[in-house]
Amino acid sequence: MESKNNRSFVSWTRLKKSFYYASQGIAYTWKNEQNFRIHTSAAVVVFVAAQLLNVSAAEQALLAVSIGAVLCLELLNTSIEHITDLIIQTFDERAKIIKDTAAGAVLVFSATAAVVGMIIFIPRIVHILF
Ligand SMILES: Nc1ncnc2c1ncn2[C@@H]1O[C@H](COP(=O)(O)OP(=O)(O)OP(=O)(O)O)[C@@H](O)[C@H]1O
Repeated sequence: MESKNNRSFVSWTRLKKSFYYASQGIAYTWKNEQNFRIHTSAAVVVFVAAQLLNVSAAEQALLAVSIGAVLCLELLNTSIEHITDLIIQTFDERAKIIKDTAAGAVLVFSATAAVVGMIIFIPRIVHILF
């Protein structure tokens, strides 16, 4: 087997493999986690709304970072759920704490992203309506 020290600086085969494995993790989460599907769909709606409402490039960048962070947290939460189930197969208060706090992290950042979205979109919507 190739030693890690002998590897070239950039191996396209390894790079392709790492993209493939990462996309499998994303596809698994999409198939199995309703919240991930909801957040991804919300991201598409936000992106389209940003184009229609002439949201500035800087604000779109802020929205992209907020949405990207929520989706990353969803993926990490899925990973934590699986690690927990692998290690703890019985009902255990510690498993509950691990899963609930990981879910709490997703919730806190989702709320933060929603606030960012409201700050950006509400004035524009109000301007159109009144
Ligand atoms: N082994 C366990 N011991 C104690 N409580 C657990 C255990 N596994 C899950 N729980 C509790 O049940 C809740 C739901 O757990 P579950 O693994 O079904 O995750 P979930 O939030 O339903 O995930 P999903 O998003 O996949 O539906 C957890 O947040 C936790 O409070």
